[in-house]
Amino acid sequence: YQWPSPQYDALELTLYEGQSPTGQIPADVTEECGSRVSQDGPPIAAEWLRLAYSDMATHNATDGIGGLDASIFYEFSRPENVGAGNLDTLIDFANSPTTLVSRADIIAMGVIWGVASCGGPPLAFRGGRVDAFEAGRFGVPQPQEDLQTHIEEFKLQGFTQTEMISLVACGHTIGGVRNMDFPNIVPSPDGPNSTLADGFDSTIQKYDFTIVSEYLAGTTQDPLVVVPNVTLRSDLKIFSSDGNVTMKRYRFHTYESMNSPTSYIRTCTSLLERLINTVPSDVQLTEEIVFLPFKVRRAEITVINDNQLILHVDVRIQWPAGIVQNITMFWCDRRGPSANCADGTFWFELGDPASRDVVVEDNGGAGFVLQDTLIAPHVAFVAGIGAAPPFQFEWTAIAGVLDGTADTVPQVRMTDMSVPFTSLVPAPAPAIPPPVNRTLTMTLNTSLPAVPGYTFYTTPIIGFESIMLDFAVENGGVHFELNFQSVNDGADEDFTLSTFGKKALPHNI
Ligand code: HEM
Repeated sequence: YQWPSPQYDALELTLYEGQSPTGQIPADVTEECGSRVSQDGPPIAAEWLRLAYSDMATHNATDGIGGLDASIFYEFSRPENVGAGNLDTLIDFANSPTTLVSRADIIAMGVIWGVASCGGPPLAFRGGRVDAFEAGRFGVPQPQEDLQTHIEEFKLQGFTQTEMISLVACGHTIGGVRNMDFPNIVPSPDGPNSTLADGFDSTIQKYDFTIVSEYLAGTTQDPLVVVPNVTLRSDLKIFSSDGNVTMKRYRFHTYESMNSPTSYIRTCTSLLERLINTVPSDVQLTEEIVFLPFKVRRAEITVINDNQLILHVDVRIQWPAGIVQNITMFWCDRRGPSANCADGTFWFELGDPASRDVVVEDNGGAGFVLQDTLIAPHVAFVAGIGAAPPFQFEWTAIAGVLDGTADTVPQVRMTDMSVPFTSLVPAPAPAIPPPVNRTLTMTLNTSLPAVPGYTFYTTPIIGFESIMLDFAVENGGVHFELNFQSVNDGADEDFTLSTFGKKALPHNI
């Protein structure tokens, strides 16, 4: 890893901080394995896991088409995707994707956040999934199908019969079956359309081995095992399809073992990682995204107090609790003792400068280098637009160009990945628009206060919430970019065009 790695940086931020660069905080929704329905009801995490499986389940290992590609969002009206949890999941994730973190990546992260929030294992994450913007093939298993059909379906998804048994047990450990979705499996004493759910095991908010232990003990209440209509007992058909060998097996060294808490978790870790990594064969996933103990989250040359140019850097540092550390930042500019900039634009020393234990963070020796041709990305909120939904918003995007820059005025590429609220109405299923891409040429804006050495340009930006902006300018054939600027990340709060420049700098550590 070396900074800047825009895709890695964005995936890492979204995965580990649970917050997308557009200011959405999707991971919080599943905090403490919470439920939407009631305090001890089926958890939101279960809805996210089921949706991820249903999205992946249409993968065809023979021709490599389909997989975890977010096509599920266009497939809700199919009988194989019955489930109130699906639309709720779409709403949870609607405005979190960005140009560098796809809808399908968010679905995969949902499995990781959800499983972890219910006490399950940490799962490795790789990014780079590519979204489909239309429905794909059919193929999500349904309870009434016969065993042979299930075996064929899982084989197409890339799983053997043994793996099918384990994967179903790895899914049906949180959540359950709802009356409103499957009244033929879960009848409700309260009448039709009840949110009442029967859990797969007695610990529906815990990602644990209980699904297996209760099945083997004969005490299970899993509706897909005990429903009176034997045709609908898909879990029973699957779990017992090899004479219960897989469910009973305990072999410490294999990933097929299910019959102990630790071997269950080990098997499920491996299978759930395969689930989220089952993507169309032409999609290349990134390396594993690991947490960065030292991260430059944002670095920019920008403007404060109308006319002062500053270098603004946000860093995130991990260090053991209770230990006091100093961080010293060094930087160079066009003047002063470090004017040659041989060590990069900025770098850091961590630790107690008085002692010898100083760690230098200099981007692996390269220094953190910032160009100063195109600077000061600001996005100023202007107003909400429209009297009725879907509401849009207007912002003004601002960038400064170094005087003497030869060729063109800057341009902004705007990508809006939002799912407007009105498109979520399921009639018969939500119609989610594909991302909006627009390239806007900025115009000279002399009404902004002068900042010596720079000329400023602006352009209006109109859209919904999940907007990312990529600024670019050419100078003598060289291309300069300021990428992945959000209109909505909270960084420019309280900033309007009339008070050009950020007012206060967060500098507390
Ligand atoms: C033959 C294969 C499968 C069948 C027939 C099946 C069927 C079902 C059914 C009927 C429900 C109830 C949904 C509702 O009431 O809204 C359900 C829920 C669920 N399924 Fe499966 N499933 C299968 C495989 C899997 C797999 C492989 C996973 C994940 C690894 C999984 C994860 C879940 C989860 C987490 C829920 C709970 C959802 C909630 O509580 O909101 N399922 N499944």
